[in-house]
Amino acid sequence: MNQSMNIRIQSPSPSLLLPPAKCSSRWRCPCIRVQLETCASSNLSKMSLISRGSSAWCKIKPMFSESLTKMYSSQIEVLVTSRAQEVSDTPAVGDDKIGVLLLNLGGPETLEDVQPFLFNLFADPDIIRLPRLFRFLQKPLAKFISVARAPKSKEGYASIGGGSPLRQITDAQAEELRKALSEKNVLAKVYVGMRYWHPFTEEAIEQVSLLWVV
Ligand SMILES: C=CC1=C(C)c2cc3[nH]c(cc4nc(cc5[nH]c(cc1n2)c(C)c5CCC(=O)O)C(CCC(=O)O)=C4C)c(C)c3C=C
Ligand SMILES: [Fe+2]
Repeated sequence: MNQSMNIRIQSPSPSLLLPPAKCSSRWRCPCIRVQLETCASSNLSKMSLISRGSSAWCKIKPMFSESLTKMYSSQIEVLVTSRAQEVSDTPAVGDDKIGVLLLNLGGPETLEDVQPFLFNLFADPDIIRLPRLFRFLQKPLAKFISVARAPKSKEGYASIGGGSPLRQITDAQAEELRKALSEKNVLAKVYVGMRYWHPFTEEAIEQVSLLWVV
């Protein structure tokens, strides 16, 4: 079932936070069903959550496509490194709602997560690319490798405390970013989305979209 929802991300000073948009551009992520639009006229960035319920996780290249990376990194960079500019006492964003999404890959949090995590990893054609003719083998192969490798991987994770530290580290980064923004009078909510394990990018996008639900 398709769900359609429009989220408008508006920067406090659009010319500051968004890259100069020479012409309207549109970028669509095939996996998380997100569409980002920049409009030259209004300098607004629009993000649309086009549908939900996808089980196939996205290709890393489109996920970090040049346009998206530029769009997000320039927003974050300018906010965090705006030392050269005068920092005003008044909230920089007024009533606007700002959501920042940090993307990472994810890792198994418990030993039970190891095999399904490995399945997600190897089911991604950006990790194991089969010739087109053999694409139908992607999931069976992922299942086979993940089951075969899981015992050895579990030993490794057991030796570092029973799971990957990636989520904790990324959550800590998110909190530090939120604080850094808040010190600059930018009240933003910072979310974390992972490609291969919880919280999946799609879940995070749904969380971000709740910011706009009144
Ligand atoms: C042939 C095996 C593997 C290939 C190829 C591979 C490529 C690859 N992996 C990542 C990202 C991650 N891998 C992680 C864990 C992990 N990866 C493999 C194997 C291959 N990865 C295994 C067996 C494991 C489990 C741990 C282990 O047993 O060593 C993780 C999780 C890290 C964590 O913090 O837990 C990530 C992330 C990429 C991006 C990639 C190719 C581009
Ligand atoms: Fe790996």
